[in-house]
Amino acid sequence: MYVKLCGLRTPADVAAAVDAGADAVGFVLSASVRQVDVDTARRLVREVPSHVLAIGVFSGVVAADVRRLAEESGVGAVQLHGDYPRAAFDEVGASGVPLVRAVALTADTDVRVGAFGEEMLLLDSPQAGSGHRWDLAALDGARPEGRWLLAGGLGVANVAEAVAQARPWGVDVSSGIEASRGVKDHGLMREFVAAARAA
Ligand SMILES: O=C(O)c1ccccc1N[C@@H]1O[C@H](COP(=O)(O)O)[C@@H](O)[C@H]1O
Repeated sequence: MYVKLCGLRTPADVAAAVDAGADAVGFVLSASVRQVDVDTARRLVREVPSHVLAIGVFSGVVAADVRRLAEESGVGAVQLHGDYPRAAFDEVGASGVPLVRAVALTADTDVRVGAFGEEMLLLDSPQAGSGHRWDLAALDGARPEGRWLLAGGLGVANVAEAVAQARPWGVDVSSGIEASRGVKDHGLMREFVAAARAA
């Protein structure tokens, strides 16, 4: 089970995520209570060991700026959240950075992993980073195959049940590992990784 811990803001957050055994960590570089500026992101990325993927998370940022911020921060992958068109994936991906396509599941969603040139698909609630869950029954008949992550309101108490129902390749969490909005709880990070791996 691939586990991404998202919305990290401090070196202590990064150290705790690495200690917990996360496969990937996310730094939000667009408007959010969890936003870090590009200089902070660059410093945090330097703390991430090579076996852990540092992902820059973007929503509502034009592709040219995503590409510049990704290059300046040194992230190892870019997560494009929301309704970015295929052209935006092509523009950002032209730099060679691996992409994560993060969308809410609707009747129109292309659930083929790689359909937009991405390495991973992430299915999330319509309100990214809100801690809101979504109806996993929507996956019936629309379940992706391969490298796809489940997100949206996951936490220590519900990740096992969510994994059993959705059967994702990996999971992603932000709100569910926080003591208060935007402030990570390092104990919850450890418990979440353990619970996801045990699922
Ligand atoms: O976390 C944010 O603030 C955020 C901002 C902009 C785009 C995505 C964001 N977070 C993503 O939301 C999910 C997890 O959310 P939660 O666990 O329900 O809080 C994850 O994909 C984050 O990368």
